[in-house]
Amino acid sequence: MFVVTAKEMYDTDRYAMERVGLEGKMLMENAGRAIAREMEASLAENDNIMILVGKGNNGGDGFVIARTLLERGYAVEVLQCAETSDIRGDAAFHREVLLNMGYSISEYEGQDVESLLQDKDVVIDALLGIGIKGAIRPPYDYLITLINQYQGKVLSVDLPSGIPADEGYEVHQAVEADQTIVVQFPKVSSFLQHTAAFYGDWTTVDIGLPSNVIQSGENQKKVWGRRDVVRTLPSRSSFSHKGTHGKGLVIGGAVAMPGSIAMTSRAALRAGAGLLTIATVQENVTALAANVVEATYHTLPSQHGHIRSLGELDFSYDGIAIGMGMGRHEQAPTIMKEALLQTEGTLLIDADGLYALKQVLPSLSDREGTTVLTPHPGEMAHLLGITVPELLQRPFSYAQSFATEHDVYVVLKGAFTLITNPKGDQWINPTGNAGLAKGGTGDVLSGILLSMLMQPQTVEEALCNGVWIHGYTADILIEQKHSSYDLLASDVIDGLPATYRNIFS
Ligand SMILES: NC(=O)C1=CN([C@@H]2O[C@H](COP(=O)(O)OP(=O)(O)OC[C@H]3O[C@@H](n4cnc5c(N)ncnc54)[C@H](OP(=O)(O)O)[C@@H]3O)[C@@H](O)[C@H]2O)[C@@H](O)CC1
Ligand SMILES: Nc1ncnc2c1ncn2[C@@H]1O[C@H](COP(=O)(O)OP(=O)(O)O)[C@@H](O)[C@H]1O
Ligand SMILES: [K+]
Repeated sequence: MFVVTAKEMYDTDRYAMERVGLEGKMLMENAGRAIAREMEASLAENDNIMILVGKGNNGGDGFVIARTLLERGYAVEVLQCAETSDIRGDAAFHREVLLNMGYSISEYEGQDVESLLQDKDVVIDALLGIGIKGAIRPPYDYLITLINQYQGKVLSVDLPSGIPADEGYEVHQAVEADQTIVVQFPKVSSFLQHTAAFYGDWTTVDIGLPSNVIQSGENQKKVWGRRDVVRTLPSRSSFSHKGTHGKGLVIGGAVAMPGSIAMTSRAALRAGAGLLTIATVQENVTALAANVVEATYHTLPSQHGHIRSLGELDFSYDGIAIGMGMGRHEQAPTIMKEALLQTEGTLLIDADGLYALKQVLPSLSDREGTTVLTPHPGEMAHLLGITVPELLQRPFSYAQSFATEHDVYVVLKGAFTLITNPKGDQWINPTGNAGLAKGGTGDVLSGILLSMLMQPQTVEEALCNGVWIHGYTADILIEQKHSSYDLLASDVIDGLPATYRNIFS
């Protein structure tokens, strides 16, 4: 499923009208009817419905929705919140159709809307869509305040009014919808931390727009779904052997942090790695060996309880993950530089490794092999030299510019983890829940990703599948066994068998 900006949506609209021959009136008819049909699932037969219609095409959709619901027998009052003379084009056309069918439209002229809403069960918000610009002006500011005070159900058309489609905007005022029915493609703002909640539950409706424009655009943004996982996750050959399933190396840990590489390693093995070696400080090996019995060990020279150097480590592995629990000490950048320059295969850098990387960033350009970075927002902001709030305003752009500039894959973790390839294409992961907001879940993700990177799939597929599996496992655990309070990172490792059985069943 494509995810779009306002510009991509308008370009698609223009292409559909000018090149394909689908008229704007027809698209608006499709949108309004499809949205009305979708809304019916949330409506009761006797609901009193108020639809608030704005001056643009979002309002135009509103006129079609009103007509469709009225024809199906619902009690709908239409409040037009703009001067009739300001309503133009397709919206004006559908306003006329509504009137020609014998229905009436009330105009907002400063009347007491709060009282009008009192006997309503549902408010449909068709005030503003993707055309919003700047701070909300009257009367929409007042109407949005009233909608947010209203106790009944609020259903928004395309976007909750006041929320822009794109990233990079501060939101001062917007409708807090219970549900949003999105026209054709989800918009970027439905995945941003500061705007996602305004949408409530959202679903998309197909209005017949072509995807050519988006497909031929420079960069694409897509949601990675279950169907993609089932399509791309490699099944195993009966004649495979442990070497076929990847020989991986995990470098990290310190005396004070033995748990993280234990979790990364156990997760990698559970996720399917054929062979796994752990390279860590000598002090930790005995304890780790009791925990991860399937792995082999390589002891690294240590100093003050952390890795001093990579010593004589052999780098001939299919995949290497470095950084988990490594600590932020003064040898770390030298170790990272050595890993960047000596390893030829796929290198995944996580956690403390990302802090070390920041100090040797230019070495990335001397690397031959594939590099994957898995930062959480704090680590990504540090790499970029910006603040976390700045990053979260524009995660898509920042991840994209970093990935393309440094020729790396970036897995920017969060409620909607964003995967970006070195060309700048992006995938959004929809799985996962707040139970994962707990120490160690990132280490588990690194292990799953290391394993995925060693299986026969593209790097993009490996990363998207790994992130999806990690989140989906947490979702199943929350649904069936745990809660978002008690879930532990190690539960996610133990939950992997059920996920695999489910995917391959
Ligand atoms: N493929 C498609 O794209 C399809 C799109 N469709 C639908 O069309 C919607 C997009 O329609 P749109 O372009 O008319 O924009 P929309 O948001 O309804 O209104 C903009 C108006 O609002 C005003 N306004 C702006 N900012 C404001 C502010 N801060 N405070 C107050 N007012 C503000 C601004 O007024 P002005 O600045 O001109 O005075 C402008 O006139 C889209 O979301 C979807 O629902 C479907 O029907 C079919 C296919
Ligand atoms: N609210 C949330 N919803 C979904 N996933 C989440 C949420 N919070 C955290 N996660 C996921 O949990 C993991 C946390 O990783 P990270 O912050 O590196 O943890 P740690 O460093 O403790 O191992 C990431 O995969 C992230 O996407
Ligand atoms: K709206």
